[in-house]
Amino acid sequence: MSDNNGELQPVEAALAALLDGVTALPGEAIDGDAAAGRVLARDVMARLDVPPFDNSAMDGYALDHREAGQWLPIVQRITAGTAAAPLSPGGCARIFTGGELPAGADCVVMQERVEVDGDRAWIPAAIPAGDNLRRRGRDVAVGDRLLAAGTRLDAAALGHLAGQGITRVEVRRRPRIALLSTGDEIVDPGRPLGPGQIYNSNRPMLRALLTRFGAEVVRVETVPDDAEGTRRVLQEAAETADVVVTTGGVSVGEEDHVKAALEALGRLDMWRLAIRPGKPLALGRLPRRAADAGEARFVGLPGNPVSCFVGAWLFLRPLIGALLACPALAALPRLAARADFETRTGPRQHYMRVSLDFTAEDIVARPFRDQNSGVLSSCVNADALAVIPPETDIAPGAAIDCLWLRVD
Ligand SMILES: Nc1nc2c(c(=O)[nH]1)N[C@H]1C(S)=C(S)[C@@H](COP(=O)(O)OP(=O)(O)OC[C@H]3O[C@@H](n4cnc5c(N)ncnc54)[C@H](O)[C@@H]3O)O[C@H]1N2
Ligand code: MOO
Repeated sequence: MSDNNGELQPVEAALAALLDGVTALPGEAIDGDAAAGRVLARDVMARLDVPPFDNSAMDGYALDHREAGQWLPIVQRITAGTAAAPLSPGGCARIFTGGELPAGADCVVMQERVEVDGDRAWIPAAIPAGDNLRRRGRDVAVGDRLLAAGTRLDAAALGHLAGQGITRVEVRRRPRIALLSTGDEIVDPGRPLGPGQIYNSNRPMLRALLTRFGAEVVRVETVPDDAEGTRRVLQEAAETADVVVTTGGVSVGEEDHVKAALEALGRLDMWRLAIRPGKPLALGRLPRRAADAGEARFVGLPGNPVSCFVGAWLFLRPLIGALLACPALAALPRLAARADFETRTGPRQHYMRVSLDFTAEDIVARPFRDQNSGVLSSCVNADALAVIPPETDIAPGAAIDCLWLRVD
């Protein structure tokens, strides 16, 4: 296949055009229980010390370390969840993990090191002050920034919120996506296939990716292969969606109506990128009908399933990241690997689907055997996209740059 058909735009310029002027979506208050995967709209400040009091890290005996090295009377028993009384001088307290350290004690000796005889305990000598304690505020102190705006709420962050007794959080509204499939040959799974038809594999794949990136698919539709129908569906989708995503119909065929519809209704910012797969990818904007209602962003993915997969990672994920003001979604983590293959690129930057072997010495990238943009097998369980710049020869063993796909 020839790429000799005019100037192709580099991926960086396309991404800059797509993100230009994107502002963060408004915040909304939701229950902490429902906040997994959502992105904080503002900083959360700590209102409690965690832990809220000095407590024991072990089951054992609490004492003043200066009293160590002798038999001490056991004068108190402190379980987790009860208040500790001040320690009588010269005594020690039986204490359990999480139990509040009594005033007058400054260390805990674990029970394995203590000999007990009735109501007294032998404490070994030379116990340092502070031993086996968890000091108040060690994890979080009142006034600390507990979690920063833009944090995606993972398991530990949800635990952190609950540790403060917080039940409501302000998160960004999820980006609303309209996912439109073009192509008369496309049939929804569950229906019989006619001659020349194929099932719609892009829709469930993209829906899963978009959900994983933190967006919400609010509309799915199959667009007929005609100019008028394409315009109507695109305009309707733009009224409710933040981002309108289409698949197929952006190339140069006579039945490819998406680009023309975009140009008629709004603005085409970029078309024809120096990437493989995904060359005919189209980026733009679709103004809403009402004068002050703003515009939806438009991402037209080529129909080939691998072009959709790669395009979603390269463009939809950062766009969603910008709408959520979430830095972790803005760029994929990169890692350096060693190619176990050879290849030569043309004018387009190649995004090869690879699995990665983490050996003791380095990371080895193994490409799926068939890198054609129609071969979706190449994406199943891909660990990374190996980025091979344009006009580059790669020999086995060469250092290559990979985009890591095993991210939230
Ligand atoms: N003369 C040229 N032909 C093509 C060029 C070119 O430069 N000159 N570019 C090729 C490249 S590269 C790509 S990528 C494709 C993209 O074309 P479209 O975006 O217009 O996509 P379609 O033609 O509608 O579909 C391409 C392919 O993908 C299948 N498809 C479409 N939708 C789905 C779906 N939802 N699920 C599964 N498969 C889907 C469709 O049946 C086609 O086989 O254009 C090349 N042609
Ligand atoms: O640009 Mo296309 O290589 O078939 O996705």
